[in-house]
Amino acid sequence: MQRSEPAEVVILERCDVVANNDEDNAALVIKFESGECDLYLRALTPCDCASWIAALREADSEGLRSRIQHLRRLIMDITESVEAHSPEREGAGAAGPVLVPKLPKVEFGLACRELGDPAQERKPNSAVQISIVNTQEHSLAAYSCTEIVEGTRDPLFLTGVTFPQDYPIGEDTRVKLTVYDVKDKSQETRSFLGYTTFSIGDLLKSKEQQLTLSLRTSDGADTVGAVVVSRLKMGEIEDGEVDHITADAGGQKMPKVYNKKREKQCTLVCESLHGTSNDKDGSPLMNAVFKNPVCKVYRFQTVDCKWMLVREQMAECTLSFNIPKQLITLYIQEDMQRIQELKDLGELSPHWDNLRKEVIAHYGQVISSYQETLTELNKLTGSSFKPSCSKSEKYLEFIPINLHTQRMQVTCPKKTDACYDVVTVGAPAAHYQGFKNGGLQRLLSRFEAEKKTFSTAYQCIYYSPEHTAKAREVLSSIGQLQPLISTLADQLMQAAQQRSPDLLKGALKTLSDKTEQFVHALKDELVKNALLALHMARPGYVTDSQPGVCNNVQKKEARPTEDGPVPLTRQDSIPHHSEYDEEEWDRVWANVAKSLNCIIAMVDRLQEHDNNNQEPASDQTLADVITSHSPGDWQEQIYPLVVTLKDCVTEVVDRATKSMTFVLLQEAACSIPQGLFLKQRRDIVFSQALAALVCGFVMRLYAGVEDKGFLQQLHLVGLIAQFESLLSTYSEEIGMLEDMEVGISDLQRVTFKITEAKSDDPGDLQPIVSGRREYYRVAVPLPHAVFEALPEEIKEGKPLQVYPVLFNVGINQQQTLAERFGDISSQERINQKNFETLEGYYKSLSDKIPLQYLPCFQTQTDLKELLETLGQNIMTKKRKNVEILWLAGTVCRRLNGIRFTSCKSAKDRTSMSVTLEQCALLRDEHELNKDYFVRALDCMRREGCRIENVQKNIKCRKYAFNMLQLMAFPKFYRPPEGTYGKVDS
Ligand SMILES: O=P(O)(O)O[C@H]1[C@H](O)[C@@H](O)[C@H](O)[C@H](O)[C@@H]1OP(=O)(O)O
Repeated sequence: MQRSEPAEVVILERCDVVANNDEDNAALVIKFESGECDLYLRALTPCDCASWIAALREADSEGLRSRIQHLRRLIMDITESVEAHSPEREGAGAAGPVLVPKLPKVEFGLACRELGDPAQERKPNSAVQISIVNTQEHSLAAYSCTEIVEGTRDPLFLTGVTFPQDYPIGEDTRVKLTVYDVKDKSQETRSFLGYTTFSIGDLLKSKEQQLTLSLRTSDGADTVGAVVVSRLKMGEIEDGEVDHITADAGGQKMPKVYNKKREKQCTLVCESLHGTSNDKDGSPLMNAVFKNPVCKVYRFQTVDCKWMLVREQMAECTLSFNIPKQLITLYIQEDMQRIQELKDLGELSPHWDNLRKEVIAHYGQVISSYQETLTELNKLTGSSFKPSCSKSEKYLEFIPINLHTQRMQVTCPKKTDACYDVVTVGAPAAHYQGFKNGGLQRLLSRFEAEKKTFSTAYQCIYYSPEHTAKAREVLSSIGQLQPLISTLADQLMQAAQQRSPDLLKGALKTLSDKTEQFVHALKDELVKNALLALHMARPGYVTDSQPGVCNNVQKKEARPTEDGPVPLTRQDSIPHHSEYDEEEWDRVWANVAKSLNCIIAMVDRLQEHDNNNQEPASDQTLADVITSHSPGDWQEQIYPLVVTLKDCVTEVVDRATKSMTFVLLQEAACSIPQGLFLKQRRDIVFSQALAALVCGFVMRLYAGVEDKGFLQQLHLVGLIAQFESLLSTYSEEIGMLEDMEVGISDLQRVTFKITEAKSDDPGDLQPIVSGRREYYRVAVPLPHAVFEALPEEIKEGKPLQVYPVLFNVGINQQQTLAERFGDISSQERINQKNFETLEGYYKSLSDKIPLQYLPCFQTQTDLKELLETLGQNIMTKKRKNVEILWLAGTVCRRLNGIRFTSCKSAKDRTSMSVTLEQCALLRDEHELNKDYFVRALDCMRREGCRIENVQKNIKCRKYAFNMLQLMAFPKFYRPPEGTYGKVDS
């Protein structure tokens, strides 16, 4: 018996028993295959069998009573076993058992009959408000609402009712249904028609899984029709059972189906196409990072008049805050290290020393501002998302706006379940800093141009962004490789101590490989040239020009060349050999090579000697052994050589660190203050983008951990992360787009790695970020059992690549202005550039993996063709060409990628896009009846997860659009009447 799981009794046909016990939370779960509700028996002590049985007796379930004798025996067995394995614990027995009936998933649909007064000619436009009655406090909590069905006394609502996994409902939960007549949708004038109540238990126990309840007037005196509540399982509409009623829905003439008789219930065994048991609601993995789910359910008709069930689930993600907090901590550490490196540069001439002080002071300010932010963030508890109205809050600037995951799960007759995920997030942008001068893309290129002038003024060498990136990369390589070489050298010594030729050979191989990598990373012209420049910045270095005084000739000569920055090359500026030995740098490298060669030679000799000792020696070799120095203790022989290698490596590291720090000092000095502000802006935008990416990656990974093809794709090629953006290329939103462009592109600096979690505790399943600005690694822990089943390459920690791509099409009235009077070149450039990346990804994927491994879709058009059409659409000058977004989204899904949708707040336009994408998937992949397309869209927009998203953000259930704005929107992006208006957002 294991002690980690709750005890469980599963009663199936053959009465299988699974019984485990957790000392802190002993429990029994009793499941009936017959479909009766599960019983979840929880006890603080595992030993009170009598109380358990008493509690079971009280349980109001017929099936349970008939099995009680059997249960008694099982529970006795379990209890004995539990007692035999469980140590006495303090307070045992004090709390006694708690019997909590665990309900099956409760989902129901609603329809009404004979609504209103038949004498009246006007047929009502009805909607049902669903509320939960708190019987103890005699209060009501509004829970959800159906869509409005117009012009009929017998409406059948497509929007049903469902409850999230942890929602506290039980059999005795009472539900109130209030039916309204909505006279004018735009004004939301509604009048009360009638109400009724029922308990969840009544519904579950009803033989037909359906209740027909009379609707009463407010005084309860009269009946004004009936409500039919039916449990939503998979449903097929039987032939001849369907009445077609034509009604005006959503402003369109639509054939509408009202099924007078009960739908035939046929429960399907649902397998998930993309999902696994690990990404189901309530699994430890999902619970670890996804919080506060909002769930909705709908039934829509397929082309052959069958019902499909569609579930929407939207959740917050703890990574919204967790990733930015980790990143800020890393930023602080990196900047602190940079300060230390600057201090370690040693003595500098007054000119350079002053610049260094300035740069250190600036880094100090940034560090303390980041520390303050971190302190504020650490104070926050509770919600896991930043609402749109907080987008300009200074202390929340690293947090992505309104980050949510959204999953649509589709259950169709005779088909496997399918899940479609998307992450919705506000465009990563620096709202607090504002967009007056544009966003990162513009600011950075403008700054690069200005930097050349600044560098002259500060007597610095101009280093291109590639060179400063190289400098950072060298520093980062030093940070990784020096400790690694040191550890490998120690391992070599251990192998020598054990006198193990195999170990020795293996250790030497890795040491040589890493040393070679070290040479490759650090032996660079940039380092060599910067060493000379540093020498010239030392006190006492004499040139024609005085430090701090601008020398025109120097400026002219100090231009960068193709091979890298050229330090001052004027004859007078070149130091004499007595002052600076240019060959010294080559000598330190030569020493590294020599010391490694000595080790290799020594290892060879030791092994040779060992071989000779084992084989009968020929005269020749015997003579050699006699004349050669006896190897004696291997470790003793190798030790001095290893010390020398480490010293030589340290010597190189010391010089390279100083040289690269000096490059960065020059860059920082001529960047103050603008460059450093830009660095902060980039930090902020990247933090938001990274949080979204990690959220999407985790969601995709959880869904794919059992999909061999996906896992192979993941480690062989990597994943596409496709960002759809609806920003306008006009006014402030251009700035947002310019920020977003850089933020998304910076995600190329990120790789993922899968690790084995210490335990299944949520705390141990949180992704961990490491690295520095030029390169971040995100470790995603998976529970032992899941990790074990992964391909070896992933288990070994192979870096997993992501390919971020961004496609933007502005859709609102601002975009109309941009198209007429402004400039849409940034959108065109972004789409073209990212299309090339997407194409490149497709090419390398098809080179490495047979494309039949990719998920199967109904839409037969092949990927190549889809890509070509996308390319053509990007080239074509067409206004608000949202087809670009649809095609890019489709290609991404077909490529197993991660989908993101963004606008400024991910609240209004994003909601329109996500719901449209969902309905298009239902149409293209699940044979949604075309007459239901607009109704489905309206249901999702009116009462689905996205209107809840609006509510969560601005505490109001209205999309922030007005009529005029909407006229500028592409047709399918307009929400239904009554769901939008002027709001305080
Ligand atoms: O979620 P968004 O589409 O970025 O919200 C916009 C909305 O589109 C626009 O009509 C409205 O005027 C507001 O600007 C919304 O942005 P908020 O950031 O204010 O929610």
